[in-house]
Amino acid sequence: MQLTKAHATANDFLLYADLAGVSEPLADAEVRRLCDRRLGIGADGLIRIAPAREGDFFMDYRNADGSYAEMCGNGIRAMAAYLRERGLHEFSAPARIETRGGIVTVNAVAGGFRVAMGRAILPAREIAERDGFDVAVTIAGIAGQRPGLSVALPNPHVVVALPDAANLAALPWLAEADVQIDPAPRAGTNVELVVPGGETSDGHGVIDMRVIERGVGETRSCGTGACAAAFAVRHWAGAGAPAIWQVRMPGGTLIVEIDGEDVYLTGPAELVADVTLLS
Ligand SMILES: N[C@@H](CCC[C@H](N)C(=O)O)C(=O)O
Repeated sequence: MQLTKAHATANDFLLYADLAGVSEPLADAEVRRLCDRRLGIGADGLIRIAPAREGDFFMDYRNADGSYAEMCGNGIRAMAAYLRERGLHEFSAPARIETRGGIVTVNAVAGGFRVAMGRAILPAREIAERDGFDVAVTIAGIAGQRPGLSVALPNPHVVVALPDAANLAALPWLAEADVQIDPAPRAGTNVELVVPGGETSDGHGVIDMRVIERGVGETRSCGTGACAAAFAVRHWAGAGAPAIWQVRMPGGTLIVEIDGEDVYLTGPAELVADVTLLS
């Protein structure tokens, strides 16, 4: 089996093309083995590029634990880099990539790719509008519970604000089990810990963020998570809040643009190595 290792702001992936759509889905245990950093190659997720029913290609996304996810904002840019590098899509026109969460459009831009992510949804709209929060979150290393806001994009996220950047930096590297949500989301969730950090001189909002991904644990960056974080912080800030946000994570900075409920994500992606699996 041939795989390509790629990363997008240090969220790393294994990719392979199944353009005829004939390969059997990998067993969860096989995905776990490939993504294991000691027993396999190591990655936060695995992407099978398959034929689409609608659109140019289908993104079949698996988390490192083998679970399926709707889509991946960093992974889709890694997939775009793969498509361009392998001559599968020229990017003179945008790529329309089908995901389990709908069709996403990807354009090549200076320094990376810009992805039209679709609409962000606040699942508990009345509660979100009244209180700004709909869940209580317990995080290892932080006393008590903190309020969180659920955002679907389309995969599930809960965004939690922390008081300051020192607080964020002081936390240990977190596993999924280190974070509890009440009420617990039925299909699990990704969790973003954020510290809003004012505005740049050109009026962009700034957010510092760490993320604990569903099916993985803490990762160095999350594209859908950056979008959910910007959407939640803008929701909390109310009228007059910036439309463009710089979301700074341990793996790098992503740009999120918000136009009503439509969200756009821009950032880099690069291929790292081709790998031949021996067994
Ligand atoms: N890292 C991704 C998100 C991958 C899926 C996520 N763990 C889930 O289960 O929803 C991103 O960059 O968006």
